[in-house]
Amino acid sequence: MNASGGTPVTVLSGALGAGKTTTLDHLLTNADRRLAVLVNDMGEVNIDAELVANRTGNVTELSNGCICCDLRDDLEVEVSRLAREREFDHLVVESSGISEPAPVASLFTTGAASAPYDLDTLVTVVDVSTFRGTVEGGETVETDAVARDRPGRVEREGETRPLGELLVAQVETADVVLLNKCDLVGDDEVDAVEDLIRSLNPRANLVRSEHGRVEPAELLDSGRFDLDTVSETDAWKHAVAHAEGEFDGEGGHDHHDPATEYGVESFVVRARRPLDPGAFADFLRDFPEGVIRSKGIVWLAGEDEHSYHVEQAGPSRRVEVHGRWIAGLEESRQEMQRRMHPDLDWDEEHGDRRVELVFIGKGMDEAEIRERVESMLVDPDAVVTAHPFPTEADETFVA
Ligand SMILES: Nc1nc2c(ncn2[C@@H]2O[C@H](COP(=O)(O)OP(=O)(O)OP(=O)(O)O)[C@@H](O)[C@H]2O)c(=O)[nH]1
Repeated sequence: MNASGGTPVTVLSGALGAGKTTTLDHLLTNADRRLAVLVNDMGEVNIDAELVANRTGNVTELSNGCICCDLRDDLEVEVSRLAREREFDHLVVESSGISEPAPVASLFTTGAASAPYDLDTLVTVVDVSTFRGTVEGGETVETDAVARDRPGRVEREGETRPLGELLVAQVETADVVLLNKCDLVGDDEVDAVEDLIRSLNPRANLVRSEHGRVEPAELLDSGRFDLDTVSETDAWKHAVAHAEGEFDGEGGHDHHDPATEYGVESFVVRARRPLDPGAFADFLRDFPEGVIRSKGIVWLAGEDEHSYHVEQAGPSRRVEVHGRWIAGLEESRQEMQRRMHPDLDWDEEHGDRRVELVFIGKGMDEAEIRERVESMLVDPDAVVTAHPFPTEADETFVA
């Protein structure tokens, strides 16, 4: 609890795959206090929650939607429940990569959760290797024009905005911008990203990081959030107006839904058969177009012990050993694990062995991607000719 009596809150925002979960994981391991964590994923499978749940029991997941719009009520219910339980010192909310920070933050400033909580810091995690390309490149209009354009802007149904605009909104409202993935670019590029971010938001504290490794206090105790200042930004006014269901210029009710607004879609491919490892490696090397972010758990043929974790963010595609399939344990340990995880999606024949891949992107060919994944599925006892994936936890396959 801080001076004003509320439990402090940090909201982590940032583009799809920028490194929010990695940063959260670092906080959970290194913070000097008990954290409660709320993880929001736009897909119907919350892979992020599963990853950080390995670190702590106090992880709540909100899936299949975005907490700044369609899951806002669920967020409100969960933060109120956590406040009643009071078993933590600091709340960290990880928004989905398509959330705007303002509507989430407003829940803690003027909304239902303003009494028990005290918003401390809005953090935006930026991937320095892709930020300028997304904001300045392609279809995106100039950043100044984005800001000028926003307040009176009329958005018609079906019209989508460039993803760069979302990134700008996430940066404009931030108290701290974490310039992450500094290992992927040279100092000149980091300097250029820093200049661009300063021009968008001169008051934010900019912190450079690799793999979200940052002094926890920078994100937990910045004490920088100031409602009067942030509520003057165009991004805040725009997002709060939408969240409150203002009417658009056409006279129709304008639901704020970033997924529709930015044309971002997601779907999940599931299977109860293993993937042929060689074919899957080829798929990762020749990855489908339009996918911005994908992640999941896969069962590889010939590997009945280990589950594999797949991560793709922009051009980077990685596969690591995730853990052990419960179905591969001896019977007594299986039973114990199943009692400990009553929600486990258990198949009579294959147990928890499965393929579960979430694809998030713009203009993806869903039918083709599904077909490609299905064509890689083989029988569990199929003979495997190539297996390029690691079998040790500290090794990574990079496509
Ligand atoms: N090279 C490099 N990779 C990173 C860094 N930080 C995170 N990654 C990798 O980037 C990928 C995405 O990281 P996440 O932390 O899951 O990103 P996220 O922002 O939580 O993603 P969403 O929740 O899907 O939006 C993973 O493969 C991470 O291992 C970094 O500083 N450098």
